Order: sequence, then structure tokens, then C-alpha cells
Amino acid sequence: MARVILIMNPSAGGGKLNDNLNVIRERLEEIYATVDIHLTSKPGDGADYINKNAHKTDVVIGAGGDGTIYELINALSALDKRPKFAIIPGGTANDFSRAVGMSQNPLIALDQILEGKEEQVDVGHSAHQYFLNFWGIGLITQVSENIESNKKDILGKLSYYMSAAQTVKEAKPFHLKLDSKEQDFDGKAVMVIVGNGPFTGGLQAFFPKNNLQDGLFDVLILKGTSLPAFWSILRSSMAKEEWFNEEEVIHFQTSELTLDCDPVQVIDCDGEKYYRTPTKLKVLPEHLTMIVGEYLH
Ligand SMILES: Nc1ncnc2c1ncn2[C@@H]1O[C@H](COP(=O)(O)OP(=O)(O)OP(=O)(O)O)[C@@H](O)[C@H]1O
Repeated sequence: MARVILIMNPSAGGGKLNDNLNVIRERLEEIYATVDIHLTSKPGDGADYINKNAHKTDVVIGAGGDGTIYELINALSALDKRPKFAIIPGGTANDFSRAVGMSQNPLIALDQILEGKEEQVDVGHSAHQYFLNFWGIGLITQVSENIESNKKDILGKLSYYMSAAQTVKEAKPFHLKLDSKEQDFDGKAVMVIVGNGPFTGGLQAFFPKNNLQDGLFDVLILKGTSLPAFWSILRSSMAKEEWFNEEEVIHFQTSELTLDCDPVQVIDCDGEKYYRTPTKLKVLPEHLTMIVGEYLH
């Protein structure tokens, strides 16, 4: 019988998972031969626990918000032998759990995990870190700070773009040198977004065709901040249409690219801003086996 480790951040979402912990434990014990529960005490603790214990388990369940899940995905993705991974959402946005179709109700998410539907998903890799949803520089690093990312409806999207429009005034162009097999770019840009999964800075379906199993990134280069460029992005992502290239917008798909910027840019990687350019990005196809909900984006 399989073994499971549950790693939970007891402070995530103001502690909202804590009341469910006993039920979660009991239900896991009905299914799994061994159940090991670890409550994190500080940032980095979940990753340490994975590094020490992943070889002893078949499944790791991460319970918490996106910060916790980011940490666990990064620790797991760096291992040669990776246990399966599942998510119980416990934060506010929970973009990772949404990307793999989990319910936002933790106990229903637990049911989904116990059903055990598995999929292999692509993971993005950069020089320093792994990501499931997106990697970005420029405008996105400022815009994503202004979004209430659990708003997935039309009004939420509009507020996102209004926030973007406000931020645009402060956009600082940088020199971008991007190389890939499909497309090269050498010139001024205000934003680059590389999408692996469906959520970009809290927005669902930013790249309408993108999914976690196609072995490809969607790359968007925004050269300037004219209104037509924004309209192009707005129309494509809200109407879930094909991208139409406008003078200031370049969109293509690739599995590998390098980027260098002047001045150096802060990187937003799945919402975490730890590193700076230059970097090399690569899709790791089917790198993680995840227990998913009824749909996978
Ligand atoms: N016991 C703890 N006390 C404080 N921080 C912790 C603890 N355990 C983990 N952390 C760290 O807290 C950070 C934020 O956690 P997480 O994203 O899970 O919760 P959250 O911030 O409440 O969620 P959200 O951002 O969706 O509102 C993560 O980087 C994680 O590593």
C-alpha cells in the first residue's frame, strides 16, 4: 500500500486549514498504509522536509497557499526520483490548485486526491527555479502586485487590465535580447511573459491555447504600451481567441529560450520574485506526476 506525506502550512490563509486537519488525517489513513503529517514552521521548511523524506514516500500532498506550493514544486522538481504530487488549497488565490482542476473546498479537494486521477504535467525550468504557470519580466512584475488574483470573472479581468493601464504609465522599457529556435528578438520591450500553465499573475487563460501537457511555452513580447497593443492582449485573453500579432505584440510557442536584458530585470516566477535576468528557460515535458481534479487545463 502506498505511503503519503502531507506538508501543510498552518499559517496559510490565516490558518483556515487547521480545523480540517483531523478529518484529513483520518481520511488519508483509511486509504494509505502510512500517513506522515508535517506542519511547516517557517519559509523553506517544506522544501527541507521534501529533501530529507521524499525517497520514503509515494505521494506528497501540499496544503497551503501558492507560496507553500511553489516551494514544494521547486523542491520536488529538483529530485531525480519524484513522488507524485497533489494540492489541497489553503491560501487566497490558489492558482496552482486551480491549474490542475482541484476544488477550492479543501475537503472536496481531498476527495479528488483520494480518487487518485493522475496526469503528467510539464514543468518550466529557468536557471534558478521551476515553475508551473508563468515566468515574467517588466510590466507583469508591477501589474501582478495590483491584482486580487482570485477574481476570475469578467469584472476581475477588467480590473486587472485597468490596473495594468494605470501601471503602464510607469512602464520602463528595457533592451531585450531573446533567442530561440522559432524566434529571435533584439530591441526595446516593456514586458515578456512565458506561460507554461493556464494562470498568469492570477489571470486564467491568458494564453487561450496553452496547456500543461503540450511540451511548449507560450511566449509574449510586448514592445510598447500603445492602446492597440493592449487591445490585442485584452481581446485574445478575454475572448479566448487566437493571438493576432499587432505591431507591438509578438506571440510564439517554443520549448527553450534564452533572455538577457539591459538593465537587468527582476523575474516574477509563479508570483515569487527572487531572481534577475539573464536566464535560460526550458520546458521539462511531463516532469511531475500530479493527482488532478476532473479537468486539467
Ligand atoms: N509556519 C509558518 N509560518 C510562517 N510562514 C510560513 C510557515 N510555513 C510556511 N511558511 C511560508 O509562508 C509563505 C506564504 O505561505 P502561503 O502562500 O502558503 O500562505 P498565504 O500567504 O496565506 O497564501 P496566499 O498568498 O494565497 O494568501 C510561504 O513562502 C511559506 O514557505
